Amino acid sequence: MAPLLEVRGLRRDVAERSILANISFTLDHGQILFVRGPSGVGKSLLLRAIACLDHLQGGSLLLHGLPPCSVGYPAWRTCVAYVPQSRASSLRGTPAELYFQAQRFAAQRGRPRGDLPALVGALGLEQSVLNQQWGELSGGQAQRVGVAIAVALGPAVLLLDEPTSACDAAAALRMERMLAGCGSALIWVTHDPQQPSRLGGRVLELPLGNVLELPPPPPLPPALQMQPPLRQALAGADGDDGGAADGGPGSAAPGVALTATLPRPASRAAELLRGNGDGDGDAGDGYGETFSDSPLSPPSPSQLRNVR
Ligand SMILES: Nc1ncnc2c1ncn2[C@@H]1O[C@H](COP(=O)(O)OP(=O)(O)OP(=O)(O)O)[C@@H](O)[C@H]1O
Repeated sequence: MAPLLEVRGLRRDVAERSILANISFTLDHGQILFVRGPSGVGKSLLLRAIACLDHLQGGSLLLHGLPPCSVGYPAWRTCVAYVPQSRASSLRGTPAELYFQAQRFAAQRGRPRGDLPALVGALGLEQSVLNQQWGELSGGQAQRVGVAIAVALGPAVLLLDEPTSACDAAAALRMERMLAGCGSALIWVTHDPQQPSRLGGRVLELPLGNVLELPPPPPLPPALQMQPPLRQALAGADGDDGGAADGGPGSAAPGVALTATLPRPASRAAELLRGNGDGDGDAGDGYGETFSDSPLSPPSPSQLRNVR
């Protein structure tokens, strides 16, 4: 059976400079692959390439054995979601608005959702942050909310660019716990030398592209184990198409009023979860478009074909 994601011989050049060459690995459901390397080595470029936000200069990407052109670029980005380093300062509106905007993209429709307020709570934040302006949030708050939104949208693969860089130690541990249990396969750029050993999995070392297997992590202390509310928040997102499948405002947790006015779908807000671009369109070769979509449960090959 084809792996969930396969990267074969990936090459990225920028301005005629070779940054990444011959990067190969596979990733299956529930696995974590950390990406380490010195600053400027090409970690973000690698994530952007895997998200099909930039062209490759060589190599190939396969999701369930299918290349992006067969999956379709919006569907690819639904399943392989890029969470850049926080750029909340460039965002307008509120996290709730971003979340609802994301669900309006065609490839997102009809997808099961996680419980965003519960996920935000699991990351140690007041749920009211979802209705605050991005500009009013601290860097650490914005980073956690951005990751929670990405998880709630439920990609098969989450591409995380230093997701705890703005978090204090306690917040970073909460984030690690939540991400490790979220059900998505993770490709996780980190500069924290302890993070991989806390979570286990594998490490891709750049620039050489060697993949190292980590020893199993020690069990989490009980205080850090996933508590039932978070389990529920994620369970609401795995599996069938029922329940809160449309992910609309009514899918918010009881007692939490997520409010959003959505005057137009295209917004810089979508950049929090993606790189750049301006719409959910399906024109052209798919590069430069904005948003990713994602099911919380990994899509089957037939689901992938259906969203094309
Ligand atoms: N749009 C661009 N135009 C020109 N050069 C770029 C562009 N994007 C990235 N680069 C260059 O590519 C190299 C890799 O950048 P990248 O952002 O992937 O590094 P990184 O490993 O993620 O670094 P850091 O750990 O500091 O975040 C850097 O030398 C960077 O200057």
